[in-house]
Formats: sequence, structure tokens, C-alpha cells
Amino acid sequence: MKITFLGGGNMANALIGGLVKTGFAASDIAVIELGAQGRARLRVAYGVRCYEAASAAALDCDALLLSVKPQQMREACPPLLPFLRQQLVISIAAGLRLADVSRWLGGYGRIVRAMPNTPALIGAGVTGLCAMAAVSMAERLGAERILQAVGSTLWIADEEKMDAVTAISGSGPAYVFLFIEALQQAAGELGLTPAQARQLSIDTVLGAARLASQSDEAACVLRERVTSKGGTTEAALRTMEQRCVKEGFIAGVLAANSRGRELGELLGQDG
Ligand SMILES: NC(=O)C1=CN([C@@H]2O[C@H](COP(=O)(O)OP(=O)(O)OC[C@H]3O[C@@H](n4cnc5c(N)ncnc54)[C@H](OP(=O)(O)O)[C@@H]3O)[C@@H](O)[C@H]2O)C=CC1
Ligand SMILES: O=C(O)[C@@H]1CCC=N1
Repeated sequence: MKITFLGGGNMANALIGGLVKTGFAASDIAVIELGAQGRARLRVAYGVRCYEAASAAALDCDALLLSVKPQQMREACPPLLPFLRQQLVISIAAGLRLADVSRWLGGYGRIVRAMPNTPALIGAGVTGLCAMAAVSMAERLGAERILQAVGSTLWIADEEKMDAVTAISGSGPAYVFLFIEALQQAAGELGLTPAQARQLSIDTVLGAARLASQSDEAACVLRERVTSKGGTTEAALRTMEQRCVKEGFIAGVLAANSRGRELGELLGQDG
């Protein structure tokens, strides 16, 4: 399968890195990227073909993955039109609705909306997928094949829920990195070395995530098991509760969901 990316930024780099690591031939991957530096980085890092603009050669692919920022999509679509044949189009843009991307692509109907995340770089991503009605089963499987090469996938029947997927797993790695940052900062304040802080915080997150994934029990039960009566965890959780950490966290996720919806509404307003 030949894949072309439109936009060679952060998420395209994560997907391309993951695809190449998991055995996709670099010669089957092309990127259309405006920035000369971005093209040079992609060529050196992954050996993929890079183009400055859409062309027959750049669009000679089975799947076209739209990976420009949502605000750039409307302008980025028209130059693709002369080269769209039967390719499956996959848009990973936050907020943008299938109907709007389709309209910007002249009514093209073979479009899947996907929301991956950056752990795709190491094959540990998770992607929500939602397809237009005209997308065939074979094309759905094609989209799955690409995204499953870099992690797990799930289909979302109701497109409105894609903003929730974005808020949970698309943006989610940033919340986890913030948590790791905070643990490391606290470790530093408690006199541990940066190397100790890094190992303790990252291995704790990895271990807890693996335990949660392998356990039949809910996260709150696993949390209670760590929390000895009158112990240290209880002291920590009480202080976090007083600071409304959980509420603040949930409010943040809801804000991401709202921003996705807002982007879709604002950027889709062209008639
Ligand atoms: N980052 C993430 O974790 C995730 C991102 N996404 C989605 O992925 C998309 C890309 O995000 P991200 O990688 O973070 O953004 P970036 O800004 O890093 O990447 C977009 C790239 O596309 C380039 N570009 C802009 N217009 C064009 C064009 N017309 N033709 C070719 N290249 C162009 C940009 O150049 P320039 O910088 O010069 O504008 C930039 O290099 C977004 O829609 C985002 O919502 C989805 C899931 C997760
Ligand atoms: O922050 C963003 O808008 C993109 C979408 C999900 C993750 N990054």
C-alpha cells in the first residue's frame, strides 16, 4: 500500500516513524510538506519521498493522509483535486467534519476521519476512526491496516463523538506527559537526582498502565488498593482532592472536547 501525507509536521512524523519501524517500506511513503526544513528532516530520518506541492507523482498512492492543521485544511485541499482518482482519503484533523473536508475536496466521498496519537511513533498509538457512508468495507480495512500498524484502532459510528475521542486519546498523551513532568518536579524537590526522578516516574506510569490494562478491576479499585488507611497515599490523595485535581483534570478534557467542536463549527462555515 502506498501512502502520501499532506503535511509533514509532528503527527505525520509520529505516524511515518511508526510505519517505517513496523515494516512499511519507506519508498511507499511520500510527504507533501511546504517547509524545506521539514522535508529535509523527513528524508534524513525516514528516507521517504518528499514534495513541496501536490503533483501526479506525489499523489500516486492508495491512501492520502491529510495531516495539516485544521486551520490549514481548507486552503490545502483544492490543489489536490486534479490528482484525486480512487485514493482513500484519511483526515486526522481535530474538529473538522467529514462533510466539510468532502466539500473542500469537490464532493469526494471516500473519506475516513481518524484521530491517532503520538505514541504511534513507537507502535503504541490508539486511533478512533469514522467513515463516510460511501467508504467501502475494503477501504475501511485499508484505513485500519494503516493505523493498526502503529497501534490499536476502534470505529466510532457517530461522528459527533470524534471530538470526545480527540479530547481523550488524541490530546491524552499531553496530559500523561504533564503528569510525568509533575512527578519528576516533585521528585526533584524531594532531593532525588534527575535520573532517579525519571526512572521512578516513568516506570510508575508504565507499570500502573499495564496493571490497569491487564486487570479486570476498575481503576478506582486499583487506586484503593494502593491507599493504606492512615498512610502516605491517603495523605497525597486528600491534598489533591482539596486542590480539586480530579475536577480540574476533567474540566480540561471537556475543554478539549469543546474546542474540537468549536474548530469544526468555525472552520466549516463556508457555505
Ligand atoms: N500533534 C498531535 O498529537 C496530533 C495531531 N492531530 C492532527 O494532525 C494535524 C497535524 O498536526 P501537527 O502535526 O501537530 O501539526 P504541525 O503544524 O506540526 O504539522 C502540519 C504541517 O503541515 C504543513 N503544511 C501546512 N499547509 C500545508 C500545505 N498546504 N501543504 C503541505 N504542507 C502544509 C505545516 O507547515 P507550516 O508549519 O509551515 O505551517 C506543518 O509542517 C492537525 O490537523 C491535528 O489536529 C491529530 C492527532 C494528534
Ligand atoms: O492539540 C491538538 O489540537 C491536536 C489534536 C489532538 C492532539 N493534538
